[in-house]
Amino acid sequence: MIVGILGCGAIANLITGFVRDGRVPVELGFFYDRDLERAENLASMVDGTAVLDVRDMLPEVDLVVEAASPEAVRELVPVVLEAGRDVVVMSVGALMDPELRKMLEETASRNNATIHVPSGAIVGLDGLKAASVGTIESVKLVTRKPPRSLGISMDEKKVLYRGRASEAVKRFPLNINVAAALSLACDRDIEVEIIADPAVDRNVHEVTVRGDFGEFKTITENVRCSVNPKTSVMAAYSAIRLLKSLSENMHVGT
Ligand SMILES: NC(=O)C1=CN([C@@H]2O[C@H](COP(=O)(O)OP(=O)(O)OC[C@H]3O[C@@H](n4cnc5c(N)ncnc54)[C@H](O)[C@@H]3O)[C@@H](O)[C@H]2O)C=CC1
Ligand SMILES: O=C([O-])CC(=O)C(=O)O
Repeated sequence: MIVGILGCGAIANLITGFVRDGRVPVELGFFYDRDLERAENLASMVDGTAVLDVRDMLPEVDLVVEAASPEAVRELVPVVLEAGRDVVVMSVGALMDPELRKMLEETASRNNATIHVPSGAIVGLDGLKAASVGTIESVKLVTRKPPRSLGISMDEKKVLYRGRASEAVKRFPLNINVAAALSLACDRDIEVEIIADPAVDRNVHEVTVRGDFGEFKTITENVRCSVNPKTSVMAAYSAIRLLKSLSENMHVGT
């Protein structure tokens, strides 16, 4: 499988390192970033090609990994799907816009392409998807991050947001992909709390789900990427694992 990268930041860096080390059975052929130097840096790690426009890679690739921004999901992912190429979307928050999601799903269906959304920086999506076959009573996410991960500075712990995922995504677009993935997995606008906490040095996500299956709680204490502390290493690992899964004949987990 030949893969192209759209957005050459923290997540793309980790993916490229794994491919370079022979730990993912895909060929990373093409790199696009609006900052050409970033694309060239990653391309040089795997003997790939940096392109000036995402369209330039489409005739050559089977799949594009979007690891850029919600704006890239709106503007460039439709172009990729229109060319019949599969996409891995990391900027999941963008998919909370129902009109955009519908348009992308229709474009994918029309062009026989697939949109993959990895579990990202949390654990528990497998259980949530299974639970949603029955009746779900409540889904709550509490995200606790060092202020720096939220792009602010403060000395005291503070609840920045309490409300629904659809609203959180508008106020914290680069920090709430996890809430979006949970909402999409169970098709409901989940409860979200975002806390800036100077006492933690990890991105911590607590998910509590109640339903007719019983109850589960997951806590993920994520190490942050050195390139971008807003982003957890686990998010990149989930994309790497998904790329491996796509070349396997047995799929484990929902
Ligand atoms: N699904 C999840 O659980 C997670 C998702 N994310 C999301 O994944 C995305 C990537 O994260 P990182 O690698 O940490 O970001 P980053 O900020 O380190 O890198 C993003 C790169 O994409 C480029 N870029 C952004 N918009 C672009 C556009 N429209 N066209 C071309 N290039 C563009 C930037 O120049 C930058 O080099 C972000 O949207 C982030 O919010 C991050 C963490 C967890
Ligand atoms: O922990 C992370 O990597 C980022 C995060 O909270 C999100 O995007 O929802």
